[in-house]
Amino acid sequence: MTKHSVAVIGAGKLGEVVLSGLLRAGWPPHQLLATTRRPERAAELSEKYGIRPVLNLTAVTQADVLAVAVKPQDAAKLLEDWGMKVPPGKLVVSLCAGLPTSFFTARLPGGIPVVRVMTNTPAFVDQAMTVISAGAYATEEHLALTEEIFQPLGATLRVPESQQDAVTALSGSGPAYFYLLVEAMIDAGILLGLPRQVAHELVVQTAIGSAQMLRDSGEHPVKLREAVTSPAGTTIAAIHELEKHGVRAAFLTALEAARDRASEIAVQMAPGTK
Ligand SMILES: NC(=O)C1=CN([C@@H]2O[C@H](COP(=O)(O)OP(=O)(O)OC[C@H]3O[C@@H](n4cnc5c(N)ncnc54)[C@H](OP(=O)(O)O)[C@@H]3O)[C@@H](O)[C@H]2O)C=CC1
Ligand SMILES: O=C(O)[C@@H]1CCC=N1
Repeated sequence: MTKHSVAVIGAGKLGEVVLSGLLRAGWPPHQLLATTRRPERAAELSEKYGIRPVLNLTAVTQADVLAVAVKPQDAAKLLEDWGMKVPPGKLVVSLCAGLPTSFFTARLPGGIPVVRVMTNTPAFVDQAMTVISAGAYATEEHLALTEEIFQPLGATLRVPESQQDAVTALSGSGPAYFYLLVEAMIDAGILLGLPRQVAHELVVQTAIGSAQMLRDSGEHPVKLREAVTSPAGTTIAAIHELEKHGVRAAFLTALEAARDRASEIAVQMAPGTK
């Protein structure tokens, strides 16, 4: 087990996902710290996971890895409070969508390494997609340490930081698109007269089975879809409607919008640092 302690600074929805994953991976609770804004949130985390809620400055002093998981809009204020007090030897890991590592570097003492991470909520079931990029001063050692932290939560991948806004649009926000699809298919089941519970079970199991086939078969999705689509059959009748409604194009423009929103966050929060 690693000797490094990790503080999640801003342990909200995503921070909790990370903390719970590290605990499941066998990280000792005494090596995990969490900070929040509201004391009642800190108490909830402490009761649920037995981890130590601390003040931001205590986390910054005591932990080796500072994982920042506040909303991007809260990051500047947060760093104003303790950024320049980060002692040498710490690693700052940003989980914030949109914010470039330069946003952090500009608010930290010189030489503090920053790694940008985009993970996603399936970390709750150890199936996250975590994508890692080095910022200034981050060496192979820092990237490897970040991988060590996120590997138990699912898959990890390294990309250049310039790709992180696209990554955010694809895998960071990605679970929401799948949930929306599941929601819509369940509604369709209701429309077709199935009981809600039956529709729910059918769609969820179909989603799980399809995801597992995609991963385990290694086949291209087109090939898997073709195998379901019989000539003059039911599937092509549905696909015809989806294409008529521009679902494919809608995905392209939707993800472009998500990517653009990530870039916009950077401009709004960190003008001139992109
Ligand atoms: N949710 C997701 O699926 C994903 C989120 N992200 C990124 O993760 C980050 C967090 O998102 P999410 O978890 O959804 O947001 P939440 O609002 O759930 O969590 C943010 C947390 O930050 C805490 N906080 C804010 N200011 C401070 C402060 N000054 N000191 C200590 N704690 C503070 C809040 O505390 P309190 O609760 O007490 O107010 C809250 O718990 C964002 O930057 C987002 O872009 C990235 C990938 C996926
Ligand atoms: O919606 C958001 O901004 C965050 C980032 C990726 C997923 N959720």
